[in-house]
Amino acid sequence: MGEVAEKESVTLEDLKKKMADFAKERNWDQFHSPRNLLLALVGEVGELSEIFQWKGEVPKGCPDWEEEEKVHLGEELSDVLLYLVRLSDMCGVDLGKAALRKIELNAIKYPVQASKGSSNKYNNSKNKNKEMQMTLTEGSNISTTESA
Ligand SMILES: Nc1ccn([C@H]2C[C@H](O)[C@@H](COP(=O)(O)OP(=O)(O)OP(=O)(O)O)O2)c(=O)n1
Repeated sequence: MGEVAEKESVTLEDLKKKMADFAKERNWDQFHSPRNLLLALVGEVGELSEIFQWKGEVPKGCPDWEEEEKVHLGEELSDVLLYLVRLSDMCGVDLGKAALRKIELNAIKYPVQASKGSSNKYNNSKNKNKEMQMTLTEGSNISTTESA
């Protein structure tokens, strides 16, 4: 186990560095192209889906699952995360920053007063009056206009 695995909290930056070291030590940078990583990521999403396949609805917390199954779930979730982190790195995207910005955008698209208790898509006709038309300007500036 490396020092990161023993830390209480792990950052995306830690995972990015770990994956970079892992690939470099094995001379695998040559295989970690954006397209290869995307395909690997999708494959792992498939493996994650297999765990849930045919189970029907699963209660939050997966209370009835065997410990072994939970460990397996953690492994597949990790594979997805690790390939996503590596893909972002190989595409020159700061995933943490991009995700924080996306959360801001989501909050603009789904204002609390219009969305509370409703899972309707933001452009659903029921929400038309409150629909936010978003204009993304260069960089991280976000401007919004509300339609009549
Ligand atoms: N070229 C590769 C191959 C593997 N990995 C890393 C990232 C994933 O976390 C994990 C994936 O390994 P496997 O392809 O062996 O897939 P699984 O761990 O899911 O094993 P299996 O396919 O036997 O279920 O290893 C990687 O970074 N680059």
